[in-house]
Amino acid sequence: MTEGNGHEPLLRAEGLATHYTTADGVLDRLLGRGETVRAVDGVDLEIRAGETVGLVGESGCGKTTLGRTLVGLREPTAGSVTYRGTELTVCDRAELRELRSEIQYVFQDPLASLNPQLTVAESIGEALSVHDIVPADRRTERVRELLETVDLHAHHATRYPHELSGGQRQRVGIARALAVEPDLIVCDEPVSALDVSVQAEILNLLSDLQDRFGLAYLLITHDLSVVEHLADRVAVMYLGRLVETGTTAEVFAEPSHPYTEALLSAIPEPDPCWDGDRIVLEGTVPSPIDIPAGCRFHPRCPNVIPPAEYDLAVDEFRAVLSLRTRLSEIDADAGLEALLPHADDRAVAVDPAAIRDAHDIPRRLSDPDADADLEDALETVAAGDLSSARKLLASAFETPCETTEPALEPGPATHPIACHRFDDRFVDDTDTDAATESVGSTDK
Ligand SMILES: Nc1ncnc2c1ncn2[C@@H]1O[C@H](COP(=O)(O)OP(=O)(O)OP(=O)(O)O)[C@@H](O)[C@H]1O
Repeated sequence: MTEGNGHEPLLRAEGLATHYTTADGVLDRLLGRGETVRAVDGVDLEIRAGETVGLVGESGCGKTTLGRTLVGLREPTAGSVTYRGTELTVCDRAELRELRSEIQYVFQDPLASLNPQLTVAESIGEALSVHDIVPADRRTERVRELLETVDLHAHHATRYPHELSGGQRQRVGIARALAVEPDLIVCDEPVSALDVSVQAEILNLLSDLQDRFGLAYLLITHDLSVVEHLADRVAVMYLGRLVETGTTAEVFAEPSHPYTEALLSAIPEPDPCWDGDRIVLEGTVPSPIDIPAGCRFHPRCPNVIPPAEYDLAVDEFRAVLSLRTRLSEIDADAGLEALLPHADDRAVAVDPAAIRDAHDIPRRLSDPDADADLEDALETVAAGDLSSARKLLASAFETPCETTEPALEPGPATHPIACHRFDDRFVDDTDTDAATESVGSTDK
């Protein structure tokens, strides 16, 4: 995310990757057992002083892992994090401790993040003493000031977390973060565990604190409407990578990546001016253990690019690709009925027509050559030879989106996106115009 006003960023991540292993214990790890979970898988991101960057994406896209890696709570597998010009990944412990006080983390669930054995004053006081922020004899006074700063009263100082409401606990979490006078706070779903009635209060508090102390925020959320109101810039994350970045105004006015478009279309109370349809994505985010080749989003993308050799509408190709995905998922022993998702369909024979109907594939594709290739594959399926059918479909219906991974580059609306639809190596000019029109049609 390097667009903007040219100031040196407060924090910069380059090529950042954080992988987990599913190996259970040291022995498994030594023996190389277990699989690699590529939760964050090559992220470039900048956060400047005093700004709010909204990090959005569905559950499981890697937002929390990225946030925790940026503040040093997790060690990156690759890449670097630079804070005010100092690379955190090569700092020694003492330097890290110092720098960490400048970057704080506010957790989603304040009850889980506060020590239940400590009173509010002890929790905040602990943060003050760990980083030696104020002399011991001034701590009580400083705790009281911090409580006032987050709109709590002095009498809250003696309470334990379980004696507070969710909103009050989150205020304590914020006071703890503020105690060390940070420049940047990573707020990880700061209001999603709270009642709707208190969400706005906490968001307003965050906004006031930013004005007062010049704080920068990385605001992690799955809620686009929060980002629309609070963020200066947005980074959209999908399966470990950023797929679109830009100012909030740019991204909301001209979402260019089909994933962003789908997320924006799902905002519960869209702007009255919104004239786009709701885009419902198929399935959920795939496992970061088995990341799809090429564009990671292609198995769910409503605008996936059809093979150049056919003249297919995107909806037709989308349906064929979904059948391909379904075929690759079903177990050979599951029986062909597994291809017919609705129980009602299962009364009929599993023939090519029934498979087409069950997957919303037209009885005849608009391109006769494509239709003949599909029919061959469907007859092979109906004959029970799933392995050959998979191969036939994979070779006849390969999309450029599965062969090459798109880079995050300026798109049609000039802010960066990672999508082949605007790359003339993958689509001809007429397709690009059509793609741009289709994106523009959901603009607000
Ligand atoms: N400690 C861990 N070990 C193995 N896998 C993990 C671990 N923590 C997270 N993951 C996996 O990494 C991926 C990214 O998780 P992460 O929590 O960063 O995503 P997220 O976008 O923040 O999702 P959510 O909003 O649900 O928290 C997920 O598939 C998750 O299951």
